This record gives sequence, C-alpha cells and structure tokens, in this order.
Amino acid sequence: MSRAACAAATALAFDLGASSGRAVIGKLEPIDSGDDGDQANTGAGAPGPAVARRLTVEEVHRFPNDPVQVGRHLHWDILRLLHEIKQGIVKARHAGHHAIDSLAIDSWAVDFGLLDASGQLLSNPRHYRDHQTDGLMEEVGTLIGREPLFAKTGIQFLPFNTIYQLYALKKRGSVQLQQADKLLMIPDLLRYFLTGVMMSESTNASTTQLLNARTGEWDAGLLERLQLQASLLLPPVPAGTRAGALSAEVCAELGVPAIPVIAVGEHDTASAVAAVPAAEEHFAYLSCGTWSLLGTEVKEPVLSRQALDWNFTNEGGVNGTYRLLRNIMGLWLVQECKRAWDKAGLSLSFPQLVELAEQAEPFAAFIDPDDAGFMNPVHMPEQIQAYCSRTGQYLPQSPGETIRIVLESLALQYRVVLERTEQLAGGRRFNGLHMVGGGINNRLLCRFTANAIGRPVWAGPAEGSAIGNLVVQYMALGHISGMQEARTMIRASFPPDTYMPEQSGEWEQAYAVFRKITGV
Ligand SMILES: C[C@H](O)[C@H](O)[C@@H](O)C(=O)CO
Repeated sequence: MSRAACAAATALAFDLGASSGRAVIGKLEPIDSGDDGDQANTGAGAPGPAVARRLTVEEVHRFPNDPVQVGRHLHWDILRLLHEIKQGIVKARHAGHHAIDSLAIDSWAVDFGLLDASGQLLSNPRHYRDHQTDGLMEEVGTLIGREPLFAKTGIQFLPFNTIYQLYALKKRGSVQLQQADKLLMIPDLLRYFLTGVMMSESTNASTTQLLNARTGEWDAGLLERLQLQASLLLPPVPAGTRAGALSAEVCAELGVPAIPVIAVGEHDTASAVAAVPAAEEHFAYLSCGTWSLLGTEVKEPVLSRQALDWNFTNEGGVNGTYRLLRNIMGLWLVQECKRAWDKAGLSLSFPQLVELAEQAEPFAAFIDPDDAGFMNPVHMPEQIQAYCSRTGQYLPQSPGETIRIVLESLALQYRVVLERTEQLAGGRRFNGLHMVGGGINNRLLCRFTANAIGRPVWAGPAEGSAIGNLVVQYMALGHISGMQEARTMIRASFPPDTYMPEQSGEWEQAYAVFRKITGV
C-alpha cells in the first residue's frame, strides 16, 4: 500500500493489564513538510532519518480488570473483559472514528481458557496469582529437570507459567482438561470471541514454557512428558498475522462493519518492547507497570547456564526477535500496599503515596523485590516489615517510609538486572535505559532508576503496549515497513523525557548494602 493511501490510517488497540484495560485509537497521519519529524534526542545516538508521518493516540475507553475470588480460587472475569472490549468498539465510533482499519488485543501472559470441541469455553480462566500452582514448579523441575526445560524453552522459571497451571489441572484430574479440545491464551480467546477464528499468537505462546525456543513450535517431547494432548494447541502464528474480522453476530450486536482483526504481539510486554523509541541497534528497556520487565532484544535465544542461574527468559518478540529479560516484581508492591491501606480506611492516591515517599528518609532499609513472599501476600505492608525484621533492618512504620523502601529497592534491583543483561548479551554496555509503560508516570521511580544505574533514563511512551500494538497493526496493514521505521516514527511522535543521574556516591553505597541484604 502506498503512503498516500494511508492518509490517516486508523487502528484500535485493546491493551489489557492485570488491573485495568484500555481501548486506544491510533491515527497515523502525514506531518507537515518542513518538519523533519525527529527532533527528539534520546542521547542514544544520531537522530534517525526524517519521518513523513506521526502517530497520535486517543484513549476512548478505560475499565477496571478486577480479579474475582470464588471460594479459595482467583479468576479473571473473562466475559466482563469481552463486554468492555465491545464497549470500546462502540465508544470509538461514538468518538467519531467510523472508519477503523483494524483492531487488535494484547494482554498479560501465561493465562488461558479451555474450550470444548464445539468451541464453548469450559470454565472461567484462573488468575496466575491463584495458589493452584504452589510447589508445582519444583515438582515439574524434578520431573523434567530444570536444565533440559530451560535448554528447550529458554523461558524463566516463574511459578505461575502455563506449564505449571496445566500440570496442576492434570494432577487434580480436572474434568475440564479432559473435556478440552483447544487451549487459547487470553488475547487469543478474546479475539476468538470476536471473530470465531481460533489462532495461537507466538509471542504470548512463548510464555507458556511449552514452546521450543529454537524451532518456535510446541515442544512435542515436553507435551508428551506431561501427558498433554498436542492437539490442544494450535500452531503458533507470528505477530502481525491477519486473524479474520469481527463476526456477523458481533457486527449485528454492535451495529458496526466487519472490522479486520490482527494478531499483534499479543503478550503486552512484546507490544511494549515494540514501542521502545530507540535509535540505537542494541538497547536496554524496562517495561514498567504491575511488573517490571528489564532486558534487551536479541536475534538468538541466550540459553547459557548463566542465563538459567540468573533466571532470565527468552520470550518471543515481534519480527522474530527474542526478549532476553527478567521479570521484577514491579509496581505490584505499591499497588498491594495501597490496597491494604485502602482496606484499613487510609485512602491515599498513588501521587500522594509518591509524595510521602519523596519526603521520607532515604535508604532506611532494603528489600529484595523478587522475594517469593511478595508474590501474593495477605498484607503487603506487613510482608515488607517481616522481610525487614528477618534481615535485621529498620521496620518501616508509615506509608511514606514503606513506599520509599520499595521504590529505592526496585531501582537498585534494576541495576542488578541491567548489568546481568549486559553480561548475557555478550558484554555490551548500554548508554542508558529506555523506560516505557504507565510506571513512568511515577517520576520519583524514574529519578531513582537513573541514580541507581548511574546512567540516563529515557522515559516514554507511557502507553507503550498500546502503541506497540498499533504499530504492529500498521505493519500488518502495510503502512509501516518494519521496526526501524516504527521506532523512528514513535520517537518523533512521543519524545521521551530524559532523567540524568545525580547523587552517585550515595547510591553507590546504597547498592553495596542492597547487595549484601539481598544476597546478590
Ligand atoms: C504474568 C505476567 O503478566 C507476565 O509475566 C509479564 O510478562 C506481563 O505480562 C506483564 O504485563
């Protein structure tokens, strides 16, 4: 398709996070001649070539994604999410976007729905923080061996990976698993509800820990070892595959035309990494939200003993790349503190919490953000106190003290993971760190991160996953030629904020104490 033909290409992105979802309209439009379109200097290399178009985004719908506890188990409210997606389509049109060229969905990873042979969903998908997988990662590790499992899949050991969820179902003789004909990951499932077409998208499929990292196919040996039917899983398709259009039923219900649907980088982190506005070929990123995902893009998976020992992952990326990264507990720690305080009647907004943290004493204590106890504790502030008590440190008393300890510890953990990423990526040194995602609205965290790593942080765009989702749609529609053009266009459209490091001496000392306490 020629550039003239895409005068204003309109796409709709649904980005579902663990606590909220959003519908974002993207418009890819020509920019005035004379404007070179790439004024943003990330400090990370020479500016890219002039771009002829600019992307603008507009959030047309935002909705909560509240997990639902039923008895002892935690679920996603999948039909509510479908309803909200439909609302998003209707609202986009009410906002004046009548000609939508395509739409796509991305979400968190690892969770799935099971469908019977007639295509009916058999039960509500479980939430990855449900306790059904407690202890099973170790059991599967013994059954298969951690080394062979990592050698095959290249995926990090997280207790909630799809493989352990399936093992849990198998172990308890789940009737649903016995009846299941197909497994669809969350965005695949929602896309199927909209289109009637079943497809398995590869970036998200990689997070199951069942995909072979070298072949990009489901690992038949692993499935057999776990006695899982290979026919449950559909052959993975690359991000950017056209995946049908809204079904006749959905069009009739919503009163909309058959909008084409694309399977983008459906793992939200894959979409976020696609939106990193890097000018340099090799770069480090931090996708910052409920989770912090820090790493780099590589062309081949890194399957070394060191990568296994440091629990790095090689998740599938857009355009056949791999996301060499590590999950860090992220702003979940802050979200859960807030939830505990809200419940106790102490309602403080996120900006208020950050302000209190800014006023609190620096470096009062440190936590290992990735301590297993923080995965899903009953009361996060008490869990943080318990960690500090166990490690002989000061016990934070107030919200401000607690949040300061969390943010400083996250920033220091970013340094650990950044330096390890550099070693795993062949000993290269990154000039700075690109931060994307909603977490960059926490300016204190961006500042602390620049201080902790002793290098610049380039923050933006905050809507990383939605923007990555949009650009892959534009690539599928033929409006953007590839990732280089996409990143140049994103950089021009959403110039990042730069945070320079300061107070380096204090942070160096803090890093030494942090490492001692956390045993890094
Ligand atoms: C389960 C988590 O959602 C996943 O590991 C992480 O990569 C993610 O999707 C962050 O949004």
